[in-house]
Amino acid sequence: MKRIAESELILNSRGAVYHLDVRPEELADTVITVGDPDRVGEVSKHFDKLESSHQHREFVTHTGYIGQKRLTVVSTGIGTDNIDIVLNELDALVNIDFNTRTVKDSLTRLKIIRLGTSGALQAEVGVDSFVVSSHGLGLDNLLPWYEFENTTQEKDLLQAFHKQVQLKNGSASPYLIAAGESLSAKFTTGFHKGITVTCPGFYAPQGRALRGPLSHPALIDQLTAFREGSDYISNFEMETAGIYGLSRVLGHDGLSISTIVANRIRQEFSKDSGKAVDSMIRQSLAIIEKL
Ligand SMILES: O=P(O)(O)O[C@H]1O[C@H](CO)[C@@H](O)[C@H]1O
Ligand SMILES: O=c1cc[nH]c(=O)[nH]1
Repeated sequence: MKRIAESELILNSRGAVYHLDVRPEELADTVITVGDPDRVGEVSKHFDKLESSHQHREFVTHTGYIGQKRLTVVSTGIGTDNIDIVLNELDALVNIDFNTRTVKDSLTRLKIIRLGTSGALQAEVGVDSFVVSSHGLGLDNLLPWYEFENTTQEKDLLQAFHKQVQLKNGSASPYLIAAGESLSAKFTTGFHKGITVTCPGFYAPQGRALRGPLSHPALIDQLTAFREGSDYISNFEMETAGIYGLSRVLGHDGLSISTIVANRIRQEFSKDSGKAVDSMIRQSLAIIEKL
């Protein structure tokens, strides 16, 4: 079995993985990811018992229990460049033996569930509502750096996207990955379900013009109008497609749930996003603790 060198899998002085500063025994098999480091405590305050707590840079990790269910919650910060770091390090924690630096014979399939915030692209997906992402559609550039397989359904949906949404050459190489079906089936009542577009920025890549002129002024209209059978684009944010993509590459089950804080069609922003996010956390934890 090939030994992974010190420069490739970097461990710190306490034997913890480089960016997360977490050791294998400090991670649960069910992992909740959030963007905002302050949201980690907002999730773990619902734990019955907190077992460990670590922070390095923007990566805060709490592991504990709700009843018998062991859970980890980790912050990713903003963007899919951070998702590359977090997903690879979570995977290394369960699937690489840190003593021998070799891939384990028996691999662990993590459940990775994002609890994020997002902007809606449909008038009827209102602020303070929740969206479960049926697919992550990446306009960022992470997944093309990995080898991955698409299903026929994913290929057809991506082809429809290319036909309906005109992106200028060189701006993006869109990719599309479906949610883990077994996880997504548990989140139905009280959740919209639609395609989530993951963008490489918050302003121009999400059609926001403050002072910088937009190279794609029709982006929001085209994303909102997209239809392929019953599939439509409900929202956009900055992490989901990376999580779905790397979960596919590494053999984990990924799911992304978002609280809608902005509705870009109605041009509205939540009046109390903290309360709405807390409600998403409570509703989601009630399901996650039974997984
Ligand atoms: O609230 P989080 O989980 O960070 O998610 C959203 O908020 C950030 C932008 O404000 C991006 O990370 C976006 O994906
Ligand atoms: O509009 C929004 C709101 C939250 N997060 C985003 O990425 N975009």
